Amino acid sequence: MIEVAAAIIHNEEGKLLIARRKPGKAQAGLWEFPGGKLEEGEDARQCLHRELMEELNISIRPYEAFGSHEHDYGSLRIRLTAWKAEYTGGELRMSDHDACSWVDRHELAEYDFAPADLPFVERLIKDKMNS
Ligand SMILES: Nc1nc2c([nH]c(=O)n2[C@H]2C[C@H](O)[C@@H](COP(=O)(O)OP(=O)(O)OP(=O)(O)O)O2)c(=O)[nH]1
Repeated sequence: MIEVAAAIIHNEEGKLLIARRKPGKAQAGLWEFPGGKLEEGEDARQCLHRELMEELNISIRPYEAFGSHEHDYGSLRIRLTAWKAEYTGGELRMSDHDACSWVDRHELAEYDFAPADLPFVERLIKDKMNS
C-alpha cells in the first residue's frame, strides 16, 4: 500500500487548484489534486508542503483533513488522503504536470479525474456551500 497525500487548495476567490498529470507519469492525462507519495517519517501535511513546492512552486497551508480512502489500481494500491489547504503564495510553475487550472466547484465535473479522486470530486460538488 502506497500512502499518497493530495491537497484541495483554494484561493481567495474560493476557486480550487487542479492539475493534469503529464505524459510518462502514472495516470497520465488525468486531473488530480496535487500532492504525492509520503516519504519516510512524513505526515500528510509535511508531504503536501514539500510536494507543492517541488511540483508547482507554491506554498500552501493545509488546515483540515477532508477524507481518506483506499483505491486499487490493479498493479498498485494506494491510500489517498486529502487535506483542504489555503494557497499562501508563490508563482505557479509546473514540473510534473502539463496543465493546471483554478476552477469553481461546479466545474469539477467537466474534468477527467484519476479514479481514486472521484469520491472527493463528488463530495466537493455536493457540498458546494461549504468552503
Ligand atoms: N498526487 C496525487 N496522486 C494521485 C492522485 N490520485 C491518484 O490516483 N494518484 C496516484 C497517482 C500515483 O500513482 C500516486 C502518486 O504518485 P505521484 O507521482 O504523484 O507521487 P510522487 O511525485 O511522490 O512520486 P514520483 O513521481 O516521484 O514517483 O497516486 C491525486 O489526486 N494526487
